[in-house]
Amino acid sequence: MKNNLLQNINSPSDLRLIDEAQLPEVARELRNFIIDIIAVKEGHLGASLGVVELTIALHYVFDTPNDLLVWDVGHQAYGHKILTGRRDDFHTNRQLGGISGFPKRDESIYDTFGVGHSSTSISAALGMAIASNLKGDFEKQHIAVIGDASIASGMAFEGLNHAGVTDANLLVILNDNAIGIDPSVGALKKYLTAVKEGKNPRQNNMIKSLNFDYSGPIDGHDIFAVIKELKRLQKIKGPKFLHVITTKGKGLKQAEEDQVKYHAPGKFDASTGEIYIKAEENLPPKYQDVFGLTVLDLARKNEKIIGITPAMPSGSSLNFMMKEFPKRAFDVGIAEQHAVTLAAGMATQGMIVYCNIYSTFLQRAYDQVIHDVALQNLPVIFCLDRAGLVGEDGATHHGVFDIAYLRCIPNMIVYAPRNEIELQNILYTAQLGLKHPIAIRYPRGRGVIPDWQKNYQGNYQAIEIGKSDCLKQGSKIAILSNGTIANNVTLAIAKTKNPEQLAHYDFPFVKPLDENQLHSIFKKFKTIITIEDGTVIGGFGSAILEFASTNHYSSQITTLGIPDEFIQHGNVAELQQYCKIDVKSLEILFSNF
Ligand SMILES: Cc1ncc(C[n+]2csc(CCOP(=O)(O)OP(=O)(O)O)c2C)c(N)n1
Ligand SMILES: CC(=O)[C@@H](O)[C@H](O)COP(=O)(O)O
Ligand SMILES: [Mg+2]
Repeated sequence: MKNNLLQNINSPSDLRLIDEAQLPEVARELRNFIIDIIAVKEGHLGASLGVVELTIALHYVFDTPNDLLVWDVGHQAYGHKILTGRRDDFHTNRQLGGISGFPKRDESIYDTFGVGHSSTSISAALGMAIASNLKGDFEKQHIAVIGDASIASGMAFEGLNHAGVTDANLLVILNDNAIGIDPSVGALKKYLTAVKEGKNPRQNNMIKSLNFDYSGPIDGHDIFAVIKELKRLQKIKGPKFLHVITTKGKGLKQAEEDQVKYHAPGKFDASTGEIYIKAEENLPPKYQDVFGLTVLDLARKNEKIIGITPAMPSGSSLNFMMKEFPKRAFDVGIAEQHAVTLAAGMATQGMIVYCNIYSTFLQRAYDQVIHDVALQNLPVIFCLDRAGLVGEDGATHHGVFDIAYLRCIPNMIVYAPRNEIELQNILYTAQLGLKHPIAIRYPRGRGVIPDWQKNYQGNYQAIEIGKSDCLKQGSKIAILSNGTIANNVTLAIAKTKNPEQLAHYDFPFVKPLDENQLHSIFKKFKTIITIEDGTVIGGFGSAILEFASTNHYSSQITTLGIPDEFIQHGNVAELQQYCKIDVKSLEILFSNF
């Protein structure tokens, strides 16, 4: 019968009542439950399918939530959510008002640590383990589950390095499926492959040399083997490391065969696994593809151009350049800090480096941006994809802080294109020889020009640094926008009753600001509205307020953007509405001034 066992599991204590021999059936039901819902509601599929047996085994053996289980990244935690009381809510996953796609402390006591960004689990679990020791609890277990791509990141190494000299009751489980979102890269991946294939002499085990009790590799889909090993490790004190081999997408043939596509496949047919192909004709391009195709084209003409991505070749579309110029385009793994300083090193040697990092992930390399790039005024070209509200990934992934955190850094140029043409033109301009580093921020998803490829691609025009544009003249109110949110402003103005009163200026440069334009705006308008797809505090609007204050202008300024709170998950339209920067809210605001 369908979900015969799963429907009675409302918490791990229910799971623990089930006879071990029946656990493969629980795994089958859990896997099908995930597939059925993700096929319709979308989400991260492959990673969760790969850890079904491991998830069941962990909750079966350990006394969760008293024992503390930390998932790294958390995109693989769907099974964990379903077994820990969220089965009936799982259909709301990643939707507005629904459960989060990642573990979240205020969602469940079983979510011991909020995640979304990778490689934090070892440090967090170690912190918990040390705290337990200090509180005199020497029995509690602390478990970090981390993937092979995430463990190659600097932060994970920092955690291992510390844990190895403690007596903390920590179990690190390496879920090794040899892939991140794209295939894993680097020397550590080669080492892990050698260990799996038995080619690495056991005495050379690098984890053992860090003072961990190492076991494995074991088959992570053999639930009885995993349970047996976890029970053994449960009795051992101190830092332990279990190497588990799994297959990403396990149980859905297509997901096993095309693991990159099925990381987050969108809607698909649950019975056949076929992804529903959306009709792509006449749609504007994705901004990531405008980046990928433009950089490729520029690289063909300029051999100094280099591309760098930390672990997001498909997501950033740097994979176009990686395919044609494998020696000049690098996936460095989940290593944002390294990516930035690597770019800086290359820039000292005259290379023109496009360092593409999702806005949210650049947060991790803030010191490198300041200390290694800006302080030395190296003209690295930061391409910040997924800037602004990203939608269903939610609070951990919105790229809303970058304007504020970059604008305050001396030497930085901060730019946000309004559309595809501006994006390709600034990418072109950047390789003409800038004297400063530049951050180019653009959003997730598609642009606004369906015939971009036919009519504009490759027709480059240099952009004057610091220049703004008047998109529309008006008599009473000046609206100043930064980036693609300009398109909402244009639509909203067209819908108001009083469009002739509304002037619209596009300020793609948050830094340097077009001060000449600002002086004439402030002299003409008593009412000014700024709008951006970033935090109101410290962002573009703040820059305009500072300008007004410094120059003693008294116009009334309203700043619109992301408010002073973490924005949850939902689709972008819903979240823009929540932040009152959607077309309808703007129309109402403009009409009421
Ligand atoms: C700091 C950071 N950089 C990049 C990402 C994007 N990202 C999410 S999952 C993932 C791959 C993780 O691979 P792995 O650790 O092997 O886990 P698996 O997907 O195989 O379960 C990446 C690069 C992230 N979440 N955090
Ligand atoms: C889990 C994670 O961090 C990534 O999978 C992220 O969800 C990718 O986002 P995009 O879908 O915007 O590439
Ligand atoms: Mg992996």
